[in-house]
Amino acid sequence: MTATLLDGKKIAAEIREEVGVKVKEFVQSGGPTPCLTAVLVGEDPASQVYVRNKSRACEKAGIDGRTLRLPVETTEQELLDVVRNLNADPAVHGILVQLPLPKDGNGGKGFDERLVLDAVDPRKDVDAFSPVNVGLLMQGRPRFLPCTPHGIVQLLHRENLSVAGKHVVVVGRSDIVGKPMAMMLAQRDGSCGPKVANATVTIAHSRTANLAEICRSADVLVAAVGVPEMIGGDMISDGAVVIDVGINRVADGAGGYKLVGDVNFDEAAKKASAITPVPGGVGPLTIAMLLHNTLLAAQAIFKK
Ligand SMILES: Nc1nc2c(c(=O)[nH]1)N[C@@H](CN(C=O)c1ccc(C(=O)N[C@@H](CCC(=O)O)C(=O)O)cc1)CN2
Repeated sequence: MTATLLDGKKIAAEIREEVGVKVKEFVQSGGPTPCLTAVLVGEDPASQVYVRNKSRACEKAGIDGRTLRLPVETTEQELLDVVRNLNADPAVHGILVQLPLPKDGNGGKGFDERLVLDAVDPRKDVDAFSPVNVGLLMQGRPRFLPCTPHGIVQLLHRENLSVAGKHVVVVGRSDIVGKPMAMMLAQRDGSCGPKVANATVTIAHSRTANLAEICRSADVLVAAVGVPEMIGGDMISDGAVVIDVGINRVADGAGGYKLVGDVNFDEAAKKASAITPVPGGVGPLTIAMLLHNTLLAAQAIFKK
């Protein structure tokens, strides 16, 4: 079997376009220009790229995308103060703290990431990382959907790939992707995205016994484990849909780096019926759904 390529970049462009139209309508109807502020601590090269891309995407969609760049020396207390000031700023509708926070930050002690994320006002938490928003999602009445899993739901929906009654295996149990992804696909009624629901979901991870066997039982395999090319062709059944969330920088053998996913693409593409590439798959959808959430945040705050 030769897999169909699921073009996340193209679908992300469509969604960004749609958000741009809705932003325009919102502003024309008297709403404020939605404003997203990203907080970036330190100089991690990948995070700098992502934050820049977020800001550019905002600009194109008519959203005011701001970035607060803080030096690695910033203390935890200073970072918390920055977040609380953004919470209190009525011009800011969405706040995100770019992850990972630097391990050598906060005077070399590192940050308590949980404490910092919990400080974001849930009404402005466009990443949907706060315990309030995670709880609402668990109960099937989300305020915001987390960006990467929501991007995957949109991709499946727009490619007419139903998960209802199918066995989805999510490899990875992170708070950002694995856990919310599993919850969203298992929802009864599609409350966590457009009609992409009612899957039978298994969460697997790097310590799962018989991982290969479990993966082979998947109709839809979502790889979000953060290990370059860990999922080989022998772990994929014929005709499965493969969604690769991994974005790993590995040496390209010429002194630079290249991006690879958590799935060995060449092997998997011979078995799967459809597969996302890396780059150009799930990554761009994350940013598209962030714009969507920023508009939702502005609309909700404006209504009050
Ligand atoms: N606060 C957050 N931090 C992080 C998140 C997040 O959703 N919120 N996710 C990732 C990073 N991320 C967004 O922040 C992100 C990663 C990758 C892409 C993307 O478009 N990737 C491209 C390749 C880009 C490149 O050249 O590196 C692709 O896959 O095609 C967008 C967003 C961790 N931190």
